[in-house]
Amino acid sequence: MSAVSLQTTAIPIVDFACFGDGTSPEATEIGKQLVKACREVGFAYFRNTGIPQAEVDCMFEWSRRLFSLPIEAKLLAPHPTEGWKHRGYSGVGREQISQLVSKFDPTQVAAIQKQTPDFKESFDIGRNNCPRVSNVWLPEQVLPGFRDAASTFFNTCHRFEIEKLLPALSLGLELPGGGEFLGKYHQKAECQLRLLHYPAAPAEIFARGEKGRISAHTDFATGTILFQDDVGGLEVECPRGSGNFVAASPIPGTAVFNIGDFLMRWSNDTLKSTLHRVCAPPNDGKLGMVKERFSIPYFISPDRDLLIDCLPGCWDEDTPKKYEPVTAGAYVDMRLDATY
Ligand SMILES: O=C(O)CCC(=O)C(=O)O
Ligand SMILES: [Fe+2]
Repeated sequence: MSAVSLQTTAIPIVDFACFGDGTSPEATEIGKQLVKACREVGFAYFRNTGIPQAEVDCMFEWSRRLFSLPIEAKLLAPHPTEGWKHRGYSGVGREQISQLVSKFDPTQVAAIQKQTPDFKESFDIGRNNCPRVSNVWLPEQVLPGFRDAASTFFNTCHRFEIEKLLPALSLGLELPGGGEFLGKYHQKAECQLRLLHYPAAPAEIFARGEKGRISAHTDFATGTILFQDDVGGLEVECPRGSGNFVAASPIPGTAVFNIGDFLMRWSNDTLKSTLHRVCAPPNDGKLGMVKERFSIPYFISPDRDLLIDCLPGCWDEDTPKKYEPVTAGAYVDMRLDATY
């Protein structure tokens, strides 16, 4: 494992303050900055998204309350056994995200899942009234108000995705239709909001490699917006392919964004899906215990049934299409089944 540099400057900051309704030259400029970050690093910090900080803080507070419940209460909303139905509560060690080198074949997945378990618990939420997969909620009296708060936060993230993020990416990539191109493929909010809790633990079990927080992986779909608390531990491979990881340290008032494998494929590998991992935060070892950490990723997925071919402008005679068209559903299911 290479040394981790503490610099955060390798990950650019994109400021959405002047994005407005996406029609101004400033909005196009923001899109260009975003696409540059996604081509070069695959990660960016976002500032001034318009997502109220109070709403983010409130969601962290709900997360804290949820994970403090006794395990019997949390298990009243169990994650279904099917790997692709990402809803409800998963206990420590249940999921193992792995970066699989070649194909997603079951033998390889099983072998990797036997390795160091990810030391975390999670609660997954999707849009309400989804005909394909329903939310798995706790009985309302166990944590009154949680459903409403989580559903509202899901909708807030989706609004930012549709009104700013996807228009900015579309503008930056100069896709046909101005800022509207990518949004048309994300109308159904097939996304996933995940509350994550990494419990406190003795530093030595991390040092001995018995446990990890999240091992190095890439995300599957279009991209991820991640809210993190102030503990730290998220690291991003930079430069890509170097094996060197830099800390994506918490910057107050920002969210971290990264491109997923599906958008990398869709863009003919123009935008980069970059390895990242969560380690024990720096400096904590001295105290004997690694602090608990909370984070909230919002995973953006395209509408499942649309056939997706290489994005316009990402291929030509000199740079042919590398991949066959595929539906987002088929691609994402294959990846989700491999992690659970
Ligand atoms: O908790 C974090 O900071 C990162 C989580 C992550 O990478 C994931 O859930 O895919
Ligand atoms: Fe991730």
